[in-house]
Amino acid sequence: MDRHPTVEATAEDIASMEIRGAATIGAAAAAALREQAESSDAETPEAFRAELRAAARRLHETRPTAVSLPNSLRYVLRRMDGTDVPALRSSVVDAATAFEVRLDRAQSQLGAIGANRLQDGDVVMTHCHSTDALACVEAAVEQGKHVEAIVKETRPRLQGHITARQLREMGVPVTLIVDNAARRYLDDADHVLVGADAIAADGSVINKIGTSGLAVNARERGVPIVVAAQTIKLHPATMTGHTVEIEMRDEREVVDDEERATIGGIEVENPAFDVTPPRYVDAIVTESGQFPPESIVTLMRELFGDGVADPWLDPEER
Ligand SMILES: O=C(COP(=O)(O)O)[C@H](O)[C@H](O)COP(=O)(O)O
Repeated sequence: MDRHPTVEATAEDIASMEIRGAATIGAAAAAALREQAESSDAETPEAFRAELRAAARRLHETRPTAVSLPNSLRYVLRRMDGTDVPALRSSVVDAATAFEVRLDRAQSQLGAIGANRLQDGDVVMTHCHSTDALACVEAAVEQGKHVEAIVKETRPRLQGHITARQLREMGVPVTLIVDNAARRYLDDADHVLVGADAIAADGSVINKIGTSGLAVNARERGVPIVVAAQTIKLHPATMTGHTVEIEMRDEREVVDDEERATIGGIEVENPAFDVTPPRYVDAIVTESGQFPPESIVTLMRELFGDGVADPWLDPEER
């Protein structure tokens, strides 16, 4: 069998952002590998392993920035083990399921830790849509705290609308603002609370484009910047000096062809993420506790000390 249709559909949905947000992408990738394993008709262990690697490669090539994607693929493929196909299959199915359970558990642990930073009556300003960040608000609300939110709409894809909707479902009063209004409304905020697509070894935070500008403005206004990021957002390759690739997306997300033609010959750039230097971040909240950004490397060494091979590559390519 070639790639399972679910792998193809998941890859397309990640690329088009039907499936989006780092944690959600990681979970979907693990689920797609499980589907591939469950329906594989490979007759030899070698064929099975090759199939799983091919599926992982397809998923890996979709979006380059959220490290939860390679971390998810690595988690599952490293646990692929066995001398026959049934054993290999069940190792992949078990690993994918364990990964999803870990994700859920990590998010609720992180939420409880992040909620401790929020006081009754606090106002948070959000950017983009982060399930890890929202877990902190949800836990605070469940503790009986009244929390309000100022939600940046987040051009060009308007993920702020998803955040606003989910906060309303929690009963949180929401003020939706355009991105350009953020500085004006920072005076009304007690925290900036964002997620992350990747955290680098020096504590830099890679998140939705606009996060770094928001952080600089928040620092100038004296508003603390909290990043909610479970440990699958830690980027192991940055420990050895690699940088995180910033995804450039389709220019038509910024301006459609018709409008562009009326403007005349312009260049359009659409970076999806930016890098916030550690000096603008007050705390990174993970399921293992909260850390000043500069000390996140200690946690990274603990978790990824054994190296970061890419198990989706064929053995001769590694
Ligand atoms: O920047 C984004 C999403 O970008 P996009 O919409 O381009 O995928 C989110 O802040 C992080 O992925 C964290 O999300 P989570 O906390 O849910 O992992």
